[in-house]
Amino acid sequence: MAQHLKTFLPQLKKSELFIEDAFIDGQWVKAKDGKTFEVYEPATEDVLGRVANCDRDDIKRAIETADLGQKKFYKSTTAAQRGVLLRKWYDAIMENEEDLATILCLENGKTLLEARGEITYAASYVLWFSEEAPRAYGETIPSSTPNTTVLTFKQPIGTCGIITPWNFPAAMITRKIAPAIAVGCSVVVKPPSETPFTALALTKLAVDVGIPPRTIQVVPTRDRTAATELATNPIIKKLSFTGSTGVGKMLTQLAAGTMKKVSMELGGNAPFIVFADADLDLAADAAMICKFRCSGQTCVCANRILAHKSVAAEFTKKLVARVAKLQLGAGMDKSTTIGPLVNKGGVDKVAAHITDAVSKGAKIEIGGKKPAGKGFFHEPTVLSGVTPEMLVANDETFGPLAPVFTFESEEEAVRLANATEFGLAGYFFSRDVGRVLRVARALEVGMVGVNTGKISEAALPFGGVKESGLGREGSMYGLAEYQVIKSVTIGNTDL
Ligand SMILES: NC(=O)c1ccc[n+]([C@@H]2O[C@H](COP(=O)([O-])OP(=O)(O)OC[C@H]3O[C@@H](n4cnc5c(N)ncnc54)[C@H](O)[C@@H]3O)[C@@H](O)[C@H]2O)c1
Ligand SMILES: O=CCCC(=O)O
Repeated sequence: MAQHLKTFLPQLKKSELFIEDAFIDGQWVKAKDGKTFEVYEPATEDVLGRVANCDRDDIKRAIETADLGQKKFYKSTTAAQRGVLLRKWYDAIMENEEDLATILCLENGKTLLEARGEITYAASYVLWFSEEAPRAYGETIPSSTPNTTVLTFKQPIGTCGIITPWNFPAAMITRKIAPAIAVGCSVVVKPPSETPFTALALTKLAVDVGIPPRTIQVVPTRDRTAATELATNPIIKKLSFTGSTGVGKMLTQLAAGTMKKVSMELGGNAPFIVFADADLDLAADAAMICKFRCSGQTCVCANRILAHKSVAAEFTKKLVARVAKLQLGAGMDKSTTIGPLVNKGGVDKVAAHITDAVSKGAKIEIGGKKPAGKGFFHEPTVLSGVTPEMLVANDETFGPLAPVFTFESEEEAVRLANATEFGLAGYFFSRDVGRVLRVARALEVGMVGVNTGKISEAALPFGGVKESGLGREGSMYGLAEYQVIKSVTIGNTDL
């Protein structure tokens, strides 16, 4: 056994869930040319494993197999049967929660507690779509032509390409695969190269419970050019991507070449507004969840904290007191409450945002440093005196940095909040009902949290506006992303 696995495998109850192969045509396989890439543990920088590095031919084969699989799958299952398969997958995920959480914690860096939370969250999408599967109703529409009936059928769009990021190695996968399977599509998944093991383990559980192997293909790769096959291959009818706005735009352009339907869940720059009438303790507690979840590497994390000037000092003091209690360390360590970032690039970006802000007049209230030693750690940091000229105002930090801006009026708060090309999530704290409705309407985002920093759940239509993307995942709208509506006109019904 390779050296790198020795310390890791004994931590799992089912070591067979740790897989380094691709899954193509129902088989766990090496890449065609035998190449692999290394995956690192962010807390130690050690190699966790070496995964099949699929090339374009591997991905093409997976797409062709998935296409054959999709046609058979849709013909041979009812919606209710697909719901039952998903329910079995949900049960298997929950039965193996601890192993999945361990794999996720080691490869992503988030704390074991957060990793368990993510597995439960990921499973909730599978449960949700197991229940939505039999409810893909069509319609009967009154026709304007005499003796005519118009019907709609909701049919699977076909074979789907799925590309996901490393920050939620489980939930971003299940949020896409579950609705696709529910409606009778097949999927070819390119998991994130930083965190492929969770996706591979979830796939094993899916096929073990009876989801037909040809409906799910998983092609890990570090070759980004090869991965674009999922955006260009004409067999793929839908591309669902979660990741950065730059890559999302590039893939959307490629997908346009064959007019694929796309879902794009992209970057954010969430405002978190604390009005003068807010409950400041509630707002500070919520900011901790909203800002420091997954070490600040969440697309819906607060990126800019805007506090009314009359409460900014008091709110900042409360936030700093809470940040002071965070324990930075390896996710597997029980005392840790905030883990490392995923890689060195993530640490460097936080440091660059702090350096830039301080050079332009911001003050470090707590944190501010990269600890010495191994691991991609950065201290959780709060900055005060932050202004719109600083990098952090416009760029998603994606790390444990809470910059506090100030404002003087509701109008100014909304203007500052909307002064970004992103429009994913926004949060605000107020006890004034009129303001709650006004500001919720005025924020240019897809999701608003009012008096809460936690919005994510399977029932929520998840997605953004502006350059944060297209489409909605989860919720009653999630199935439609993987369906086409076919209208059927039946004429001469008096015959
Ligand atoms: N809106 C959402 O739901 C959501 C959720 C999670 C993360 N995100 C966003 O994702 C970003 C962080 O994730 P990331 O750094 O992994 O993003 P990323 O765009 O670099 O990577 C996302 C995925 O795309 C792949 N990829 C990267 N370049 C590619 C290329 N040229 N061709 C094909 N595939 C390519 C990556 O390997 C990965 O699997 C942040 O901006 C965050 O806000 C958005
Ligand atoms: O990072 C983005 C997704 C996180 C979530 O679903 O709350």
